[in-house]
Amino acid sequence: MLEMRDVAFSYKNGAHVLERLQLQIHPGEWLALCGRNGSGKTTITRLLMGLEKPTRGRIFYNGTDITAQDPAQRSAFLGYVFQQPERQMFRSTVQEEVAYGPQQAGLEAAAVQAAVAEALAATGLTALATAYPLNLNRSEKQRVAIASALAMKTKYLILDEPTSGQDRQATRQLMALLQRLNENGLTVILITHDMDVIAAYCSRVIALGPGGICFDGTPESLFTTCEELYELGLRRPDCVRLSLAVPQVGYCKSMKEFTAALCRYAGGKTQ
Ligand SMILES: Nc1ncnc2c1ncn2[C@@H]1O[C@H](COP(=O)(O)OP(=O)(O)OP(=O)(O)O)[C@@H](O)[C@H]1O
Repeated sequence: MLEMRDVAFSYKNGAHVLERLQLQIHPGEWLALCGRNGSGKTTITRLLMGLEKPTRGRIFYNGTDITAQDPAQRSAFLGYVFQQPERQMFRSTVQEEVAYGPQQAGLEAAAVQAAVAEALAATGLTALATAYPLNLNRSEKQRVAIASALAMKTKYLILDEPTSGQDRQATRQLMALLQRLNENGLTVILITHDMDVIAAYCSRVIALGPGGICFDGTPESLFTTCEELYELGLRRPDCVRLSLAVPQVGYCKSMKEFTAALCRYAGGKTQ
């Protein structure tokens, strides 16, 4: 379990961002972190990564205090995909890029090779092993960053706005990959403004507001019971709005689910 206990944080310029934050992220969860711009989502993930240190409070991994650990130490269990993944790439081929972490961790050459081959296969990048990372499109770069984390046998993966600016097909492919990894035990943490993705894929959502965590629960509960939804800068996805408008179909987490439920309700059948 990844845990923030009583964490407060201010930037050096005095910007006070977090106060007494309590957060537990359990293995196997698929968590969305959302909220208005400036609500502190990136700051929380930078604290988890070790890129910033809390002004007060502690951070734990499986009961061990990791507050003093630097990002390299935490990369043994925590991976990160930047919003612009090219910013985390600096080697000349995909396989060298993915090998960097295991090499830094001191693995022997054969073990590095095996970890890289497994990570590339898991992310569908085997055919791009010798490509120059910066020549790839954004989806492929995201997969390189994911592969780099997988090669480290990461347990938790944080992705910062991975679907912003992506078309529907790229989003669907990325989510299918994350779904597979999540089913195999990877804990996924998405920073996102994408309500459709939250509804369709996440098991838990945390919404940040001016006072810190304003909502912590399931997407269904967020979209159907949270009275502050719009004040938090969030909205109901179309599938939820439509399913609430036709109460007989029940809550639907995607348009596909809504269409199928509507067909059943109307006495039709799905394709
Ligand atoms: N390096 C920094 N120095 C000073 N203040 C910062 C810095 N980074 C962020 N902040 C401030 O901290 C607050 C939280 O920012 P943060 O980036 O964590 O929010 P966010 O929810 O991730 O926003 P966004 O959705 O725009 O990415 C904001 O008021 C922001 O201006």
